[in-house]
Amino acid sequence: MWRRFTSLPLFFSHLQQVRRADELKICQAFCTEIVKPPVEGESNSRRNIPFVAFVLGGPGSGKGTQCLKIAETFGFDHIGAGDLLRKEMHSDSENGAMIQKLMKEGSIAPSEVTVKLIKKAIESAENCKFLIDGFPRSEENRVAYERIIGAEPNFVLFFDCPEEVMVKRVLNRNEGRVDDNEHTVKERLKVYKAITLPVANHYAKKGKLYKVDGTGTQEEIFERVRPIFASLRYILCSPAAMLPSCRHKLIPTEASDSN
Ligand SMILES: Nc1ncnc2c1ncn2[C@@H]1O[C@H](COP(=O)(O)OP(=O)(O)O)[C@@H](O)[C@H]1O
Ligand SMILES: O=c1ccn([C@@H]2O[C@H](COP(=O)(O)OP(=O)(O)O)[C@@H](O)[C@H]2O)c(=O)[nH]1
Ligand SMILES: [Mg+2]
Repeated sequence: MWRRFTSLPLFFSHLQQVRRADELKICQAFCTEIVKPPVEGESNSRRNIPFVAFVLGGPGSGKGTQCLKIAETFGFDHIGAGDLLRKEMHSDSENGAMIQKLMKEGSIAPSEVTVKLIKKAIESAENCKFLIDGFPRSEENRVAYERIIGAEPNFVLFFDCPEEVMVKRVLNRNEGRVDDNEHTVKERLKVYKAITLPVANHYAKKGKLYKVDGTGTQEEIFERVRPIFASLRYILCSPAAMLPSCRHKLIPTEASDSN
């Protein structure tokens, strides 16, 4: 290979071409899939939608911890589905009591409630790129998201962690959560295995799942996550990428979902 290049500048220009080709491949792989067909007369700008990575894994697998690091390093907005529900629970909302009961049981909140909170968070953000942490937790959640938001996620990050490690972390979390106790964590693990894992498998079949070993120190795990997001930087920084002026440009939904 060295013999093909008579000078260093030529060699580096070849390297640049290779990198450009990789960039394009990544770009294609990560293009947002539009679920709804374009509406006649709808302008292109209205079809611009945000770049979304779902972050999945069992309770205590480290989703929230790693999302903070990704958000800080790569400029994503971190939307914690559980955080949104906890905020709603502590507000005067009519859903507060219902959310508290479901969380305590380790069950999943109604999809419409969670997706509307996520939609509101996306629409009120300045950013175009989001980590949606701890969602979707069920096939029903996934379908509701795709229907209401009108798009699939760009990819899904999945933290793979043994049960005993997750339980230990949850029981040491000490954030005063109603669900961080031995009884609820057992229920949450049952729900996770029966209802959430099939969602991860759905995305694995579509080639959208990035599985990361969730054991070790926070720093060790982040070093496994970093290359995934580093490989996106061409897309996310490129003016030619699929994110031009995507602010608040979610595809309009049916009237019943518009609030
Ligand atoms: N790699 C790690 N090693 C030890 N403790 C961790 C690690 N990552 C996170 N934690 C701690 O474990 C608990 C659960 O982590 P968290 O990020 O909240 O997980 P999740 O959002 O998946 O439930 C938190 O108290 C957090 O500080
Ligand atoms: O999309 C979601 C996300 C969370 N939850 C509820 O909120 C709890 C806590 O979720 P969170 O993501 O904060 O927990 P983690 O997995 O991070 O420990 C879950 O057990 C569910 O009861 C839900 O119903 N739908
Ligand atoms: Mg969390």
